[in-house]
Amino acid sequence: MSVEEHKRLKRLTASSINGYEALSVYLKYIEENVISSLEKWTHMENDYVMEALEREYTMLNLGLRALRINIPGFAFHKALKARKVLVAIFQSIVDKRRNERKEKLLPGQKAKDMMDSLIDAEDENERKLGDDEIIDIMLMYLNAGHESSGHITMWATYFLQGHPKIFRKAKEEQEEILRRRPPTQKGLKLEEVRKMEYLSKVIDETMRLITIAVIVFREAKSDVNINGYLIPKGWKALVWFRSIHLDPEIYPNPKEFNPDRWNEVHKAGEFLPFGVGTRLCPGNDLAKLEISVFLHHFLLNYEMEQLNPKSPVRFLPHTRPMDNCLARIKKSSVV
Ligand code: HEM
Repeated sequence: MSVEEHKRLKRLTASSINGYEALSVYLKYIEENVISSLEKWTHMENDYVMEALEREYTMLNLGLRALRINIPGFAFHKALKARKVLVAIFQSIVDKRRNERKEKLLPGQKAKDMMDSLIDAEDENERKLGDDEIIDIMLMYLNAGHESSGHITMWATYFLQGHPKIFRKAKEEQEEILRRRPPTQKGLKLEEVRKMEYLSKVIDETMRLITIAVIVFREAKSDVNINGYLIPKGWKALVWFRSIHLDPEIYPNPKEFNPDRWNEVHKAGEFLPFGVGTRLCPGNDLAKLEISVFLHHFLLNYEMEQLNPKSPVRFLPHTRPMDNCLARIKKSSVV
């Protein structure tokens, strides 16, 4: 994809998941999903549709990092098959949306979410995106967005549960939000999420310690000199974020989970969980919103009991407990 095409698609898609209006639209869906999922988990109920989708994403993801061997049994082959299943699911969603819009959307009415923006988008020659292009973009967004936020949510829950003092402090902040809420208000407001200062530090600390996006790749467009090292034009460079996030000179005692280290402001370049530059993650605000909403409800009403608390952790391709953090979610015993 050309640089120009990347810029155009990013502009088009990023606006539908950024800013007050867009995030307010998503907040309602996120909260409904969080509440119903937490409730289901306490009864050990599963959402089979979501689980089936999750299986396909996982296959796709594993194949992205595998050798391109398209023979049955190999990860790449399984990923291609998973992609076909996902494309079929997404095609039915795009069809449904196009039909709904025919019936409901009045001429000139503003687009609502990313799919609407993609359906409406036109280039300078008035060419619209085809279904295959829309599906490609949706798949890319879901792939980029679901595992990263899911892992950080899981780790934040894990750290909170393992640090009772931090848990209590974070819970008090959430209780304060409820106390200040007008009795008639139903559900979270974006203003409330923005007041979750301590929770935001918990999330930043989780993202620092876990650094879910381990690396990004770049190419030097010209000779670059960094601290006396020359990266010649055309060389591929690999940015290893963990070396920044676990640098003891920037973060003393870097392996300690300590949200209070965020009481100090850090310099530019010292915290890059969402990358940097033109490729900066467009889902950064949405991701923090999703994680905050989950932790709000978790802290207020639930506890997590790991089934294998001593499970070893593996660090590649992502930091995760070897048992995938098998746990029981229970209603909290102390109210
Ligand atoms: C905690 C959650 C997340 C983390 C840590 C994360 C991190 C990152 C990082 C490091 C990059 C690469 C930036 C670079 O190359 O410099 C990236 C790219 C991207 N992320 Fe995220 N992300 C998260 C959630 C999301 C969400 C929720 C979405 C969308 C719904 C999303 C969509 C994307 C997309 C589309 C790109 C590619 C951007 C481009 O190439 O211009 N991410 N993300």
